[in-house]
Amino acid sequence: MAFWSSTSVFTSKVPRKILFMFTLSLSVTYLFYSLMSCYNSLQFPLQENYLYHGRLVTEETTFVTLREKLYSTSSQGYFDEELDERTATEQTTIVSTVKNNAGFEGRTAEWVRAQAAPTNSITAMHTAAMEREHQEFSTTDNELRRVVNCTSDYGEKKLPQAIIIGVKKGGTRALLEALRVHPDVRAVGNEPHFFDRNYEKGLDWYRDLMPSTLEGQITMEKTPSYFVTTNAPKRIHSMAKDIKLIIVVRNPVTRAISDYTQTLSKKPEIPSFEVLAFKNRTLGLIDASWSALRIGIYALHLESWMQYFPLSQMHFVSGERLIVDPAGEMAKVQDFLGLKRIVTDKHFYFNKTKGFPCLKKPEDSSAPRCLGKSKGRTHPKIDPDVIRRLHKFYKPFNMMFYQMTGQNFQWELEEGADSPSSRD
Ligand SMILES: Nc1ncnc2c1ncn2[C@@H]1O[C@H](COP(=O)(O)OS(=O)(=O)O)[C@@H](OP(=O)(O)O)[C@H]1O
Repeated sequence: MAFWSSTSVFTSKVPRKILFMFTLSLSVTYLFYSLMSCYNSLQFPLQENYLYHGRLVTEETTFVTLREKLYSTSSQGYFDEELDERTATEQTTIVSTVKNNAGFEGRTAEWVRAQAAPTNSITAMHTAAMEREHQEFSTTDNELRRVVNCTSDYGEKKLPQAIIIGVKKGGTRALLEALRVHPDVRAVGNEPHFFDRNYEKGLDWYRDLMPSTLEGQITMEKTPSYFVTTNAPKRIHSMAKDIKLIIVVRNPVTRAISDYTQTLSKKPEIPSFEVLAFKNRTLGLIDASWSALRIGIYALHLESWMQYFPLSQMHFVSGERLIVDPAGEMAKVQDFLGLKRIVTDKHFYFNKTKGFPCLKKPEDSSAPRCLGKSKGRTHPKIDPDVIRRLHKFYKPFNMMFYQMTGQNFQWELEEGADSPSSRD
């Protein structure tokens, strides 16, 4: 009663107009907060519903945005470049490859066989270093699952229809990241190493690593060590005869130095490139059994693939052109994969600090991004005489490779030039 009576005293004393304004402002404030809380509680479910039902939306732009959102979480860890840096466990030996290559340049093969003779202590030391590196940078099941678990459940997991099989240090990461910008490409970020290290785990394990795809999307992966793995062609063929294979190749001399630079960054105590490259430097005997050099004998490795796959199922990307003209190389790759040419020069810009082309808008981000610091490393300066000898060593193999692929990569023109390998 007292309250009501005091209220009536209050109302009688305060002008009606002010009271009205006061009540109105209170109502407006109340209305505003009600709407805000309602909006906040609706906002998340609205987006969820939108994403969920989004597949029915036909507008191209909306669908692309939607797909980006759907998969935006699936790429965590992709740029953890350290996970990608692992040494190939090439099971190939030159001798066994040469044995299988009945018709292939007997003379040069013999020569390589002679080069690939017994290991000396340096090679053994190097092998041990490589082995350690292998262990440190192997993708563990947990790492792979961490990436895959982030993958959305939309669509269906499929075995890859296209694989980037090589070559190590060729530019495989740059290619995969550019391809992943394409809305019809979905790729696993880490290297699964299924056909070389994890084959016994079975195809279901492999499929489970893949991201889910919607109809019309291509599933891809990249593991550069497949190119030099003896069993890989047969194993991949038994999985899918019609698979498309992409090989990024680079001047084998520069590739070898890049490979060495990577090992050196982990194991600064390893001998110099010049020491590892020779069995006997005075005699000029090159150690072709050193994996950094062996990987670059592309013609020998390609032979094994050609026993299982026609050339029409293989596409060779020039690692050099991928740097100077990424859009040009991407156009050819998209054609090969039967994709619309969506990744074009609009997607790249040249980053002066990095010294490489970078993506304006990578798959999992709207911000421009370059590859990590382990891509595009500064190479140590190598004795020009050693570089010259290596060019000479690779020349016949390169010629053979050009013949086999029907493409001239013009690595001989780089001979004597100030190749990127000598930048410092
Ligand atoms: N856009 C862009 N950004 C950075 N780096 C680029 C790019 N395009 C090609 N490259 C070259 O890729 C080389 C690394 O090759 P890979 O990705 O195949 O290496 S790995 O085998 O996966 O470790 C890497 O070799 P290094 O320069 O020796 O580090 C680069 O020369």
